[in-house]
Amino acid sequence: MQLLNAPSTSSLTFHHSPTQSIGGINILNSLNFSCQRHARTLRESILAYGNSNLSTIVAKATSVEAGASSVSSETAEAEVTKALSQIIDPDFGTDIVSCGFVKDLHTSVASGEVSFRLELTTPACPVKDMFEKQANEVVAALPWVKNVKVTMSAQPARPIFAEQLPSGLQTISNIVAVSSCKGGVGKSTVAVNLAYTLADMGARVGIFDADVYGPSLPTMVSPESRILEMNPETRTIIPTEYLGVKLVSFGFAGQGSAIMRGPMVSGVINQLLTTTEWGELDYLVIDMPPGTGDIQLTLCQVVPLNAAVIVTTPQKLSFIDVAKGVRMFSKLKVPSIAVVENMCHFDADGKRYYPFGRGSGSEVVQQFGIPHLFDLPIRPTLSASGDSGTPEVVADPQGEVARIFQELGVCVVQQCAKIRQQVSTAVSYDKSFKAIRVKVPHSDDEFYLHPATVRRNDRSAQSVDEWTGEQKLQFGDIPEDIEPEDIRPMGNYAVSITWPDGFSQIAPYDQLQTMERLIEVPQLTH
Ligand SMILES: Nc1ncnc2c1ncn2[C@@H]1O[C@H](COP(=O)(O)OP(=O)(O)OP(=O)(O)O)[C@@H](O)[C@H]1O
Repeated sequence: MQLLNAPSTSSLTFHHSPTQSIGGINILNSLNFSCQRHARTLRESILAYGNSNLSTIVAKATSVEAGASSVSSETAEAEVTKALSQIIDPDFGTDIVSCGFVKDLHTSVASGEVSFRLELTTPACPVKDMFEKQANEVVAALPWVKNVKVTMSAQPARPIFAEQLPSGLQTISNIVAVSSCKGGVGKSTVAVNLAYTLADMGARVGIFDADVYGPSLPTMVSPESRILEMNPETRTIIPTEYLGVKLVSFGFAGQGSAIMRGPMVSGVINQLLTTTEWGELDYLVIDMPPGTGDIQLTLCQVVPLNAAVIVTTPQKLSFIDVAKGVRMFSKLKVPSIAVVENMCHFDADGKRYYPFGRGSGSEVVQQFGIPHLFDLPIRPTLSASGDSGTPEVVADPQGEVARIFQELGVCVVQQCAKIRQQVSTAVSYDKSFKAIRVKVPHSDDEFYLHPATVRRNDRSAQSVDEWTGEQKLQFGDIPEDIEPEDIRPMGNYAVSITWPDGFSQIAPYDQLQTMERLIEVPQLTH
């Protein structure tokens, strides 16, 4: 067998193994390739394709002006597409044509008119103006083009996988948890200001205050209606709203503080969250209850969190708490994308003071490989605005605090887009290769598996006796040339594969990785 479509820079390994059974997983047979891509960094991508290429394109285009009249309408579209494919999305490291952003392309060589729409993943895309400008430039540089009309839009809000979700959550693109392991570190302050920053960036945003014992949202915002209403027909909850952000909190439920035990609290939170008519949201920010206990765990299991932002204070002891939080999210396959070190310093008499010490945030970033750290200073205004019902980023949009939240907002938008892209393209079927390609989200692990191996190693009750562990599905039950019909992501942890016999297999990434790992892979040397 030949290695088709192998990138020249990849180191490929190939193996066709006999039946093996190790560690509870039967590796019946496998075709396996490991492919370590030479990942292009964001900066390299921009340098390689972005700015430098724009000027090259412009130069080239002018030099071929003489040939403009010979352009046919078929080649016109191809030329526009080619020109647009020079623009790289810095978050995905791929061109905007491959990302599928270019829609409704119309060209007319006779009139020199070109129009198209760029449909981005989020209306809060921090580089949307750059895309619009570059798209105008590269297309206008084509010799036959006289007028370019670019319209910008965003994809409708939807989660990566919607089928299994409660209906209330089926129109939310990204759910971001803001979490801390201790109370009083500023988690609600961060959640609320982050939400209003995202809204200011153009996104449709909701906040869910999951702290039943001490809901902070009612103090931090001042909506006209402070009571959640219920739709009597659908028995769903209608969020209240303040400055365009939808809000749900137990504090708006009109029952005051509750005395409830753990499982009851989980039930109330889940009901409040999943039966709310959120409508289309680009981001739902969840202000998590502090800690890493059962309540947090069940919440994380019910809600398909895309990412977590961890809030901490600089004390050394906080490191241990944060580590707990990061581990909890990591176990649930929720990537922690940023750490906010709150109350890290204040300025007085021209000097900067660090009352709680320094360095615990950067230790978290280093130890857990979390890519971003944000320092939030102690500011009396931050506390005052929290109490006054107007978030600081709204009260002082040009201030230092708003600037820090803008950076955090950009980070959240970019990381969520990256995570969605990674998850939705994590597992695919390569027809020419007749192999399932696995690129595990949030890791460099990339490999190919033989479809029959994946199907034969299903661990569900249909294939393996739950009590005895006895293999019910036999090797010969699955044809060697079986091909998957459909592959869909299921949150951050698994994919659902539909086979021609109608069987729907849930394959967690861990399991796919185990299949790959348990096979001896001789290295192919080039
Ligand atoms: N950087 C800051 N500068 C000044 N005051 C702050 C800062 N961050 C938070 N505060 C204030 O500290 C108090 C606690 O903040 P917040 O309610 O956000 O914490 P929390 O972690 O959500 O607490 P809990 O878990 O109890 O809800 C609030 O009064 C808030 O206004």
